[in-house]
Amino acid sequence: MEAVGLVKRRDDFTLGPLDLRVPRGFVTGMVGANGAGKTTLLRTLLGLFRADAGSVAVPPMGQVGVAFDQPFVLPYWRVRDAVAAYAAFRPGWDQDWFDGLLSRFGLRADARVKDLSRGEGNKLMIALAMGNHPELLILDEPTSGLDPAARADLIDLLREHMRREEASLLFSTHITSDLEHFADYLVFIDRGQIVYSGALDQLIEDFAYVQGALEDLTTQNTPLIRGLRRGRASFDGIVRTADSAAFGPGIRLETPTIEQIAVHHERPNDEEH
Ligand SMILES: Nc1ncnc2c1ncn2[C@@H]1O[C@H](COP(=O)(O)OP(=O)(O)OP(=O)(O)O)[C@@H](O)[C@H]1O
Repeated sequence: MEAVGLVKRRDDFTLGPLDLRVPRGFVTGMVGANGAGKTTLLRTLLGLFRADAGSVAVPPMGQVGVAFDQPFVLPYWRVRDAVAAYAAFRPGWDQDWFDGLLSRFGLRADARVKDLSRGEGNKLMIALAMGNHPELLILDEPTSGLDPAARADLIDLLREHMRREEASLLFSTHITSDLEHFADYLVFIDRGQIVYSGALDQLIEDFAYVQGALEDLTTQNTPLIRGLRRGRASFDGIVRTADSAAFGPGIRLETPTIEQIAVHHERPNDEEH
């Protein structure tokens, strides 16, 4: 899937202009603060929102499985009715595989959609999205509302899905640990703009998490720290690996987690204390 020069305006909010490429056969994770534009981007890529500018190339819609956090099935339907209605429009629907997903997710076919918990509703949407082995799976916050065991099981399931064929996955998440050891590429959105798009390993190599004592901060190294937070005696933040040499031996530089990069990237430097 590829977007070029994409723009979507929603009242005061503008997404883009942005370019995005979702590589075939890989897992691409999307992160960004609340309101950064992740859902808007996913919906615009799918043509559910009309773009104000730019173009998008997507696989044929029958080959794209989509799950958003708002269930689109009617609340008073039973799960099995929702499935029957949905499957009719999905070329290559695999009922045995889908039934296996329902039982793996602990969902009953005779349950009413309105009686499902938020996590169960999410699982139903994901099972529907995966029911015809789509080439491209697009999931908006698939792990939100899932308990830790269910989250781990969903990631395992998505791994299995990815091992098959040339499947591709694009998903947004606030749970950055979902991405570690799972996503190949990362798209980082900040206020409607893509601020990083590339290999996850590269991002982690490009940045370091820095921690030290306040007296180690100098006028030279302070401007290099992003999301600087000063405590009573210590500070932390992230820096570009290329700038590591500016920090003395008393300062600890560590491989960052995605959470640390996201948190410090979005936080303005704390210059007050
Ligand atoms: N119906 C709407 N009309 C106008 N603006 C909207 C509408 N829905 C959302 N927005 C605005 O669009 C911006 C992006 O919202 P979006 O839902 O894409 O963010 P998000 O990154 O998915 O956030 P979250 O992580 O909270 O789900 C927000 O600033 C929001 O206020």
